[in-house]
Formats: sequence, structure tokens, C-alpha cells
Amino acid sequence: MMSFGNQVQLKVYQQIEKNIIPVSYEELEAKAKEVLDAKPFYYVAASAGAEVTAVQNNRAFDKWQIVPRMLCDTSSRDLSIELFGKKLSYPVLLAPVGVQSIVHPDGELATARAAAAMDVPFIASTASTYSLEKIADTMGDSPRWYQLYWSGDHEVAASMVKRAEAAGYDAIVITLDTSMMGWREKDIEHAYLPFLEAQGIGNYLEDPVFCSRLACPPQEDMQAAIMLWASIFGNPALTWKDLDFIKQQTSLPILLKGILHPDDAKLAVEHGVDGIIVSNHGGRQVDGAIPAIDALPDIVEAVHGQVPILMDSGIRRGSDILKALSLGAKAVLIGRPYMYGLALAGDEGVKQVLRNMIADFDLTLALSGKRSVQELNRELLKKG
Ligand SMILES: Cc1cc2nc3c(=O)[nH]c(=O)nc-3n(C[C@H](O)[C@H](O)[C@H](O)COP(=O)(O)O)c2cc1C
Ligand SMILES: CCCCCCC(=O)C(=O)O
Repeated sequence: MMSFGNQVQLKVYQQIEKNIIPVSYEELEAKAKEVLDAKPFYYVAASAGAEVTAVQNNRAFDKWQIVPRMLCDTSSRDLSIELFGKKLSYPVLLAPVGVQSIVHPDGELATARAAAAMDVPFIASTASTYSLEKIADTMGDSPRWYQLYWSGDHEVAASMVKRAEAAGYDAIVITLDTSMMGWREKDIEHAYLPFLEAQGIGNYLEDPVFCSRLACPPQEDMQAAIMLWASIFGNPALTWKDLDFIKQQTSLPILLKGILHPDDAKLAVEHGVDGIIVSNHGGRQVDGAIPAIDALPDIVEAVHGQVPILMDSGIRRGSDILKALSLGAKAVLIGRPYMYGLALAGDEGVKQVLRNMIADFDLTLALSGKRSVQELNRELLKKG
């Protein structure tokens, strides 16, 4: 039977399936820039400060060189993994990205449709335009996780987690690195923060606890709702002790996103979390922070396999996925690439970005002499 990667390649070569969006990341971004207004484009594309970390996120992958093995019979491959007792078809998830309607009117609903069609879990953001229930409704039984921005109002955070569990989400991802917005020069120059409009806080507007804090329904005074959001969005006062509160709200597995220091990874395990996502938020928070792929090996070593480790920030191609998994990540999250697919062609664009990236990964795996994700380890890599 022909593998996923070969099928995708062949269909495109035979023009049975046309590439409606560019294949390379660089062209994908350039094309998105052409179709989007400057403010939303830079909200997605730009990062914090001088964007050193964002640039390094990608370059750091080049330090790791794949040393392929030959004559290994890679004619059939298995890309699946198991996470929290569930089989996933690929070691890939769609990263939480807020306010997706700034690039396409269907926003997260289109992304969710694409994720379901590709059997790739979508991590829906607290900061989504559409409510977590509307997103879930488009996905049937397909895998989905929920990302929590832990509000300064704990009861709102608890409500979000409970809503997610009721709507069939499989895991809760708590993002730790964005208790406030990083210094994003482009957005400041543009005076642009999409959350200062109703579309930016759609998921909050359908939260009963959030709405109970307002003097009147948000539709009657949107400005008051936005001001309330601004006052409770972040919570820089949180400490490790607070984790127990969220754990008491749900029986779902809990992952912490934004871990970069091995000691924080150890603390996460000590506090009983179920998984870690190594991430610097795509360079959008602390400029000068360590590239995520460079942080990964020490964290893998510190955690000793006690919980699964995922990573994001800089995944652009199949070889990036292969390197991250060889360094000990169980799976990777894709961020900006799918946002550009969404901007260019809605759910079809997201599907195509995923198809291309997974096909590239499958072929790179085979050509490196490996048949499954489980066979990947550090021996496949040399540090250049
Ligand atoms: C426009 C945009 C919005 C984002 N919104 C969120 C969010 O709501 N929650 C979150 O945890 N991470 C958010 N992220 C970070 C992503 O989940 C992910 O960590 C990042 O995009 C990875 O970097 P990369 O896109 O350069 O690969 C956002 C990223 C972008 C580009
Ligand atoms: C006020 C901060 C909202 C940030 C939510 C979206 C996000 O995480 C991002 O990187 O942008």
C-alpha cells in the first residue's frame, strides 16, 4: 500500500489535487501578506521586541543534522502515537491561536472542520472568536483539546474548564507564558489589539460566569464587556500552589504550555500535571528567550519520561518534526503555518498545510531509515 507521503506527492504531481496555496512556508507567509490587511497580518506574523527569538526558533533547527540510515525496509510506515490513552493518527496538533476571525470570517470553525477532516487534534484557545461549544459542535467525535488562559477571576477560569469538559474536549492546556501581552512593536505601532473588539472576546461573551459579572447583557454594552475582559484576562500573581485549584475543576489531563526551564519541568511533574508543552509562544512573549528546540533536550532529561513532552515554536517543515521527535518530543504543535492556510483558503487551506507538512514528515522519516515515530531517537541526529 502506498504511504501517506507518496500518495500526497503523486496526487499533486498528477494534478488530481491542486495546491491551492503555496507549499513552502516562506511563500505561504508572503502570499498571506498579500491578501491580509497589514494590522492582522502583523498580529500573526510579528513577535516580541527585535524578534530575535522568533528568528532563532527557526534557525536553531539547522544546528541539528539528520544522519539517515540505509537499507532499513521503510516501505510501510506508522505515523500514529498514543497520548493519554487515545490513538492519534499523527504526532501533530494544531496550536491554540486566538481570535482567528481576523484572518478569515469562519475563524476557528474553519480550523476545527479542517482538523476533524484530517484527524488532527485542534487546541481551541480561550481567546477564540467563536465559543468553545460552537467549535466543538463542528467537530463531531474528533479529538480536541482546550487551552486555558487562567483569568484573574478564578471562577471564570473554572467555568471555562467545566464548559470544555462538558463539550467533549479531551485535555486542558494551561498557557503560562502570557499572563500579560509581550512587547510587540508592530502591534503597538499599529495601535492594534483585536481583543478590544467583540470578535476578540467571543468565547468570553458566552461564558455564564463572565456575563454574570456585567451589569447588563454584553450586547447592550459591549464596551463594558471589553473593559471587564481587560481587567481579568491575565493573572501574573499565579504560583505553582494555584495549580491545585484547576486540578479540582476537572478530571481531564492537564498540560502546561510555555515551559522552557528544566527546573520548571520538574516542578510541573511534582505538582502532578499530565504533560508539558515546551514553547516560547512563537517568540511573541520574551524576546531573547531560548529557542524552544534548544530548550527541549534538557527538559526531556529532567523529566525522565514521567509525562509526555510536546513542543512548538518554529515547526515549519517535516524535517523540523523529525528533529523535535528525535530529541524526545512526543508530538509537535503547528502555529503560524496553518493560520496562513486559513487566511488564504479557509478550511481547505488549513487542510492543505497539514497534508503537506505530514507528507513531508512521512517521506523524511522513510528516507532517514525509520518506519515509525517510536523508532526515532537522538542517535539519528548530530549536533553541527
Ligand atoms: C496569532 C497568534 C495567536 C496566538 N494565540 C495563542 C493563544 O490564544 N493561546 C496560546 O496558548 N498560544 C497562542 N499562540 C501561540 C501558539 O500556540 C504557538 O505557541 C506559536 O504559534 C508557535 O510558534 P510558531 O507559530 O512560530 O510555530 C498564538 C500564536 C499566534 C501566532
Ligand atoms: C491580551 C493578550 C491576549 C493574547 C491572546 C492571544 C495570544 O496568545 C497571542 O499570542 O496573541
